[in-house]
Amino acid sequence: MSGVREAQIRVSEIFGPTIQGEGILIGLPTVFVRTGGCDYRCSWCDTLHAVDSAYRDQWRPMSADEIWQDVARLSGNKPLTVSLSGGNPAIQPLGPLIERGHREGYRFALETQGSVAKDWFADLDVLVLSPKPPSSGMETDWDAFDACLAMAAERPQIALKVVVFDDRDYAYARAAAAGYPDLPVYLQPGNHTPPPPDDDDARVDIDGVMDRMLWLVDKVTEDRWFEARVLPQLHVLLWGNKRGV
Ligand SMILES: C[S@@+](CC[C@H](N)C(=O)[O-])C[C@H]1O[C@@H](n2cnc3c(N)ncnc32)[C@H](O)[C@@H]1O
Ligand SMILES: Nc1nc2[nH]cc(C(=O)O)c2c(=O)[nH]1
Ligand code: SF4
Ligand SMILES: [Mg+2]
Repeated sequence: MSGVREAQIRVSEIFGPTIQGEGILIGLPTVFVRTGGCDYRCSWCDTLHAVDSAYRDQWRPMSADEIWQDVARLSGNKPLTVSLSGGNPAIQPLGPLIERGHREGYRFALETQGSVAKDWFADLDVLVLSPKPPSSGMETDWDAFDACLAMAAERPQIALKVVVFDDRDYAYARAAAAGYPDLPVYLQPGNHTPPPPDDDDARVDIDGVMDRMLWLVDKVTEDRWFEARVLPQLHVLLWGNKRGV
């Protein structure tokens, strides 16, 4: 290492191995690195403990090297896919961590809403872009989203994942998918019972989420939207709103 101090990364939690519960990598064993802080504040965010600055005393500034030690220990030094999530991990300096892990044979997948583009997106193995539908209360900046795609260039595998709560969200997902016909699209039924940030054991209305999942399946089949993949949050089915799984 040179004497230059590496930029610190704000970390909310590091956990695993568990399985990736969502989208294109569903079912794949993974270690999560969840960063703290987000430029959005979705009405139904299920990870407010990594978003709300009231919880920033639980976030720890760590160097890429310190994070790497945790990932290596949790994975028993056996290479796997590391999932970078948050908060918005795109607002953190994650390039050196990705570089370090790649040297050891690990892969990296990033989940972001597509509001902030970074040049290190091109170093990822998988980029999951999850633009936020109307029910979130957020407005999508499609120029910023396009900048994320441009940064990723041809390198990582890219997927679109849209959370759907209602008909307006579904229409948004259809329009987003139509705008990016080359991206595989994943639809995820919204969890209307996300945990309050200090109660990660709060009950989930699984029946309600499953009803929304069935409604979504009906929508895509009735519309003959045969490119869409409809998937639940598998970790929520297995462990409810529990944190660190
Ligand atoms: C917590 S976010 C963190 C990464 C990034 N900020 C983002 O939103 O993509 C990870 C994923 O969880 C999804 N998500 C958050 N709250 C949810 C909820 N209540 N129901 C279903 N999915 C949710 C987000 O849309 C995103 O796809
Ligand atoms: N198992 C598991 N899968 C996930 N997929 C996305 C998650 C997230 O919170 O970003 C998540 C999570 O927290 N746990
Ligand atoms: S963008 Fe992601 S982390 Fe940020 S508030 Fe929305 S769902 Fe939560
Ligand atoms: Mg989550």
